[in-house]
Parts: sequence; C-alpha cells; structure tokens
Amino acid sequence: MVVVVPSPTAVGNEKLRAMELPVVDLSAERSEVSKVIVKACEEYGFFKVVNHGVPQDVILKLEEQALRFFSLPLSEKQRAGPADPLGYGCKNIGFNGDTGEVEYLTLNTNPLSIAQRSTTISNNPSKFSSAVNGYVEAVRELACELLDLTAEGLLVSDRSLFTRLIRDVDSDSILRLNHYPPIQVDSNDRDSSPSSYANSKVGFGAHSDPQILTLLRSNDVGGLQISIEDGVWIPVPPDPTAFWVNAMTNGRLVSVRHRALTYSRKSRMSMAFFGAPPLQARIAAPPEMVAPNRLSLYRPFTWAEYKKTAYSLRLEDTRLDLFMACKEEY
Ligand SMILES: C=C1C[C@]23C[C@@]1(O)CC[C@H]2[C@@]12CC[C@H](O)[C@@](C)(C(=O)O1)[C@H]2[C@@H]3C(=O)O
Ligand SMILES: O=C(O)CCC(=O)C(=O)O
Ligand SMILES: [Fe+2]
Repeated sequence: MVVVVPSPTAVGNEKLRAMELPVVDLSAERSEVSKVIVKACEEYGFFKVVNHGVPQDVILKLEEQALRFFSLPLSEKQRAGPADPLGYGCKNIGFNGDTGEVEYLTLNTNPLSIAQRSTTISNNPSKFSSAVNGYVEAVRELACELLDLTAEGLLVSDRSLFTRLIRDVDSDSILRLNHYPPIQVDSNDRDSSPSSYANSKVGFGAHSDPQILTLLRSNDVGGLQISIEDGVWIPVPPDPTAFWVNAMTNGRLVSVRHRALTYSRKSRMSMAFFGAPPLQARIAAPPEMVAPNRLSLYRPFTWAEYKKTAYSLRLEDTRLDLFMACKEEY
C-alpha cells in the first residue's frame, strides 16, 4: 500500500511518501524469515526487525547513559572529542565539510577501547562501559543471526561467511550514539504538530552506510527517512522496541540511502551498530553471487581500502563505483 502525502518537506523540494516498510519477525519459521530478509534487502535495502531478542533493559541502560552524557555542558562533552572519527562530535560530520543538527559519540566496539574512552565520557566509567558492552554484545548477536539468515536466503553454502568478519576480535565494528536537538518553535507558531515538518532541518544528511550491516534503534521521536527512488523520501515511523536494518552484497542487495531530519519538539536519540570486518579482511562477493552471466561487479579490496575511500568523500557521495571491476577481469 502506498499513501502519497501531498505536502513537500521543508528541506529541499523533494517528494515525501509514506509507505509500508518490510517487517521481519524473528519468532517466525526460519526458512520463511530468510526469504523475507532477502526480498526486503533486494527491494528496499532496508527492513524492520521485531521479536529480535535484545532485552529492553539492555537498550534502556545504554539510552540512560547516553542521555546522561548528552545532558552535560558542552565543555565537558568536548573532553571526549573531537571525533577523529571516534569520540564526541557536534555539528561537523566526517572530515570533508558535512554539517548537521546533531551531536554524537562514536566508539569502537572493542571492550578495551570502550574502557579507555569511558574515562573521558563519564564520571562513572565502569557503569558507562558496562552499558555499552552489554548493548554491543546483544546487538552483535542479533547482527550475526540476521547475517546467517541472509546467507541462508541467498543460498550461500558458507553460512557463517559474513558472521565470521563481525565476530573476529579485530572487527572494526562501531557504535554511534546520535542526539538531535528539538526544533525551535516560535510561541506564536500554531502549526507545531510533529507531522508538519514546518521547521525541519537536516540532522544527518543523505548517505549510505559503508559497513556490512547497520542495526539502528531510536527513541520514540521520528526523523529517519529512506530513499529508494531519487528525490523521494519515505518517513520511517519511530518504534523504540524494534531495530531497522540495512545490508548489501554484489549489487543484489543494496544499502539504502537515508537521512535524519529534526522536526519534533522532543529531542531524538538514535543508536547505530555498524558491523564491519577487520581492517585487513579482503572483501569479495560470495562465489554463489557470481556466475558466468553475473560476474563480480567489484574488484577485491580490503575493508581498510574501502573505509579510507569512504572517509575521503562527502556524506552524499557514492563510493562503490570507485571499486568497479574492469570488464571480464574477475
Ligand atoms: C562524511 C563522512 C562521515 C562518515 C565518513 C564520511 O566521510 C562518509 C561516510 C560517513 C559514515 C556514515 C555511516 C556512519 O555513521 C559513519 C560512522 C561511517 O562509518 O560512515 C559515518 C562517518 C563518520 O561520521 O565518521
Ligand atoms: O539517526 C538516525 O536515524 C540515522 C543515523 C545514521 O544514519 C548514522 O548514524 O549513520
Ligand atoms: Fe547512516
């Protein structure tokens, strides 16, 4: 079902369309779930997971610690910055001039790195690291379950091909906490309903995530939008009990373009787990994704090479085409 919302967004003059997005229920029958995941990734590059098994108290513990941090005075938060790309950042995203109405904290998911960073983030570092570690362990399990199911759905014989990269002790996976301010509403402004978009601003500009898979969870404030068709943005309704996922492989599954706007009187907070391989891991399409009539679209490369390229570009830039294979080479 597609419902067309007539008013354009205040940000640019793109169209905005409400749409039913795919939902994956992990309590359903396994072979059915793997088919739904592949279909969702092929058609949208994006889906919602429910009955995911990540305990609500683990999520709320991290949310509480994150809110405690973002409520500190700026000068205290800056002790954990600047984002290099890990650490605290405010309004500046990446190294190439992107900006947005957002502050964030980016952490490597390695427990040692978390313990070291926590001392600049909280006056109770062990409480903060315990909340982060608990969350990371739970969402990593969920990411692995989803990747195993994806491999099954794609009929990849090495079922743990993707999972091994994320479980590796040297995995470059990261956790990012984003905090978006409420919009400023004039006291005379009557049209201040959250759905009006009247004062919306870009929090996090349009981009696709470079990692293997992203698990995104937010509080009950909307703002996330995805784009499947150029210039058409689909609002993603907030659901604090669920996770939103995007993943990809050899052009068959595409990583969705998305952005986050600020248009609510309440602040929005999102937590994103980005599952990534170790820096030196070589990335190549699984053999089952390559056939005489479907050659590998990309030349082999390491995650370090791909990451370096991603970080040398702007948020909205596409980067995979820079890794296109020369014809008939692979
Ligand atoms: C402008 C940028 C920010 C980003 C690195 C980049 O050069 C391009 C990709 C961006 C992104 C998007 C997903 C994640 O939020 C992120 C941490 C990542 O791995 O790639 C960010 C990078 C960042 O903010 O450092
Ligand atoms: O906050 C959101 O909903 C999106 C955040 C995001 O896209 C990111 O951190 O890469
Ligand atoms: Fe993203």
